[in-house]
Amino acid sequence: MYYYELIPFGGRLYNTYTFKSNNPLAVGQRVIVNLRNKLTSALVYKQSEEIPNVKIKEIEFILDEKPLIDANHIKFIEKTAEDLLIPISEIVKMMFPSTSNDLFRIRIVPLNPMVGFDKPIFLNDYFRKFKNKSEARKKLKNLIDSNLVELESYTKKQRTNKKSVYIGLNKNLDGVPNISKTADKLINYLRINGVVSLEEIYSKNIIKKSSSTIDTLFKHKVIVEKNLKNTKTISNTVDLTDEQEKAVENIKKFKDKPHLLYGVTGSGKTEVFFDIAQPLLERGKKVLILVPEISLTPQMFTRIKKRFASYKVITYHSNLKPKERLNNWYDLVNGEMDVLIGTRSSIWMPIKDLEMIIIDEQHDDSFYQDEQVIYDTMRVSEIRKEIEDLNLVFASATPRLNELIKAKNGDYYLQKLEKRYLTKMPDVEVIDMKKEKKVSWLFSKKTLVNIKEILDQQNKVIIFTPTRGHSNYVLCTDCGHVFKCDDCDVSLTYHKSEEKLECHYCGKDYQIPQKCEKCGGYNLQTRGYGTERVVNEMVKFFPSTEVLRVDRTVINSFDDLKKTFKRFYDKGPKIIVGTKMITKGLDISDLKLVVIMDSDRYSYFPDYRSYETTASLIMQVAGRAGRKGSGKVLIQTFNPEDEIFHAIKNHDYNLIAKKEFAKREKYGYPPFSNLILIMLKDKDKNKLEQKAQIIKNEFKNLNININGPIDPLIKKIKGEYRKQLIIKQKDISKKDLLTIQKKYDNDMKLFLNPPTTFL
Ligand SMILES: Nc1ncnc2c1ncn2[C@@H]1O[C@H](COP(=O)(O)OP(=O)(O)OP(=O)(O)O)[C@@H](O)[C@H]1O
Ligand SMILES: [Zn+2]
Repeated sequence: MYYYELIPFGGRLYNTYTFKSNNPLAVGQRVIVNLRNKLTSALVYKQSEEIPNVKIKEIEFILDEKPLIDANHIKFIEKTAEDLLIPISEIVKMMFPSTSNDLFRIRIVPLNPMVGFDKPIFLNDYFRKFKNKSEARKKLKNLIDSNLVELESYTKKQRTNKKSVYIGLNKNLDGVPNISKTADKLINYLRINGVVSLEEIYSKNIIKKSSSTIDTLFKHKVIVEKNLKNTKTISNTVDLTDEQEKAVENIKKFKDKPHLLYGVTGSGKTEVFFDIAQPLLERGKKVLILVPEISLTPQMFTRIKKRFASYKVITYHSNLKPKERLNNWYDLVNGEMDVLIGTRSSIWMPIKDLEMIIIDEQHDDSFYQDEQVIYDTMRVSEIRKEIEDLNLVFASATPRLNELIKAKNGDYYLQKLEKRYLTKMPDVEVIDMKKEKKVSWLFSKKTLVNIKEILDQQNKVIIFTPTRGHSNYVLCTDCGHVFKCDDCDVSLTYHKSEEKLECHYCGKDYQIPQKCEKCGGYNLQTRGYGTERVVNEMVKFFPSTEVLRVDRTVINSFDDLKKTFKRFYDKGPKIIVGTKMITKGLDISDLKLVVIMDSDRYSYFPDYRSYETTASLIMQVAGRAGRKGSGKVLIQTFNPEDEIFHAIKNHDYNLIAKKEFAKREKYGYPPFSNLILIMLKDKDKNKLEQKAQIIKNEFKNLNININGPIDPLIKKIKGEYRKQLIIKQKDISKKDLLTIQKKYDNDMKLFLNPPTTFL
């Protein structure tokens, strides 16, 4: 007998489980075990050093003939579990495709007519036939042991049968008569993408599988089969500017630390990625590119394909169909791809021969996962870099201060791009809404005149409007003053039912002010409006112009977003009104004006990073303007004197960083101290309070300085009350945190340095 430590897939388990097997197994193989009377898949983690003195169950079935991951991946599981306080079972779950699929896809293949069935059947169907599951298992085990049946992983079978056929254009179409519309579509696709697999053509719906077009085109030798190995080509290379060249050289040369590629919007960061990736890809190594949102994957895909036409680029995100996801997973684990583009969860993918990770738009909050399993992608990538000796690049025009400080301290290399390619940065004008003549209470006259001018020139306008948040702030419309906490430098939140203002950082309460504490005026208002209102006004002012709206209310799916984005790129005058969803990645050549509404709402959001995120957000939206030729940005605000606008006008993110660093250091926030937020929930208000006290005491007993419990911004969600505990401490023992987290795993959620306390 052989004894192994296994990690089950999922179930928030912090420990391994010992099982035995008749046959020797290899670390990294997947097996199926009976855990708490349920068939569960699990990963062979290591051979048991000592055999515990209890009854040990036998492994039921072996899923993989050979392990699919290696020793580095095992180390990665250990390190991330320890560093990010994640249950190991959740880590393996993120690394492998859905296990319910695996169970579902296992088939029992009869090898002998005695068995009673003559065609393969799925494991689940077999079990369904029995009332007594453990008897069913015993019987199946006997059948396997006596070689009457064997198990087969259906997915594996599918894959080995699948031989990818790649096609490309053979010649131009002179002399080939009567090209159908579908053929035309395919030919165009091949023109742009070079050599492509048939699967890609079917999965992208370029042509239906049932169509005879491909056969016809083969017959006329318009398309030919290409051998991928011999046809790797690179096209559309660009001549890098000096600063781009320097960044490329440095990143290629130094691999011992991560690089922060800090380049203004439109400075060609993507071109830099391609030049660093090229030599790796030519050596058969793999590159992982992370983007903050699914909506950015198609754009990145198209750009990479333009340059590396014959390389295999795959994507991995939650919007893929289960089958496509599974196929892509097998491709990456077997090294049958070159570039993987994915959202944050791709950081867990056990890619074979991975040599570089690029995290694009790294400032984006979506890189911090705050539900189910909580992790910061940047931290995970650092751990991965160490273990696998990878080249790691973080890129942004407005880097997160957490990483910027490391670049300044020399923990990372800093690569700067300070100029846009061929054009200059857009002109930024700050509009003082206190003084400026208004057309409605939303718009200044100047804003409308500018919009009209751009539309008359047949160009496009983006009107960025913050999300309809839950936060209200109190504003003096005489002087623009916003009420803030004495101790925390964050704005106070208006609580209507309790008739008070509250600071969500220290929990301090304030009375509702009758007048402005700064100018003495009585015109205090709570503020807030959303995209819908802006759209209505625009339609009123410009009845003949197309107005598009982008926010969570109107965009419900990836397809909606793709369709809307596509309309942005159609030539002609348009007004696009949207929330944060429109701030990323757009590269529209006739977009000449960006209007930023209600910019004060973000800056006074009661959050420790609100200054940083506001600056970053505005600079990113502003960066969409005038990427080809000239562009303009108008910012409407009641606080034009705020230093933030001075920095934005000069495209000077460093100024923001400098000011923020000083503040964070003073108040003890990341990156100068750890911020740990513990969220508790309960339907019963009193129980919640008790729970909070018990957990608070646990931390206190370990000499951890803990504050709270305080009410989070949203006190009740889905019928459950919420409370927060907050720890701000420079050095903190992960071991201590883990002890408490394990003990109260069902009761609390622990966020390590979250990008926001608005959780
Ligand atoms: N050296 C170059 N030669 C030719 N074109 C270039 C060069 N550098 C950049 N460009 C072009 O300039 C535009 C902006 O570049 P890119 O999209 O790579 O910038 P970015 O820094 O990634 O932008 P953002 O951060 O705003 O998304 C692109 O159309 C790109 O192809
Ligand atoms: Zn406070």
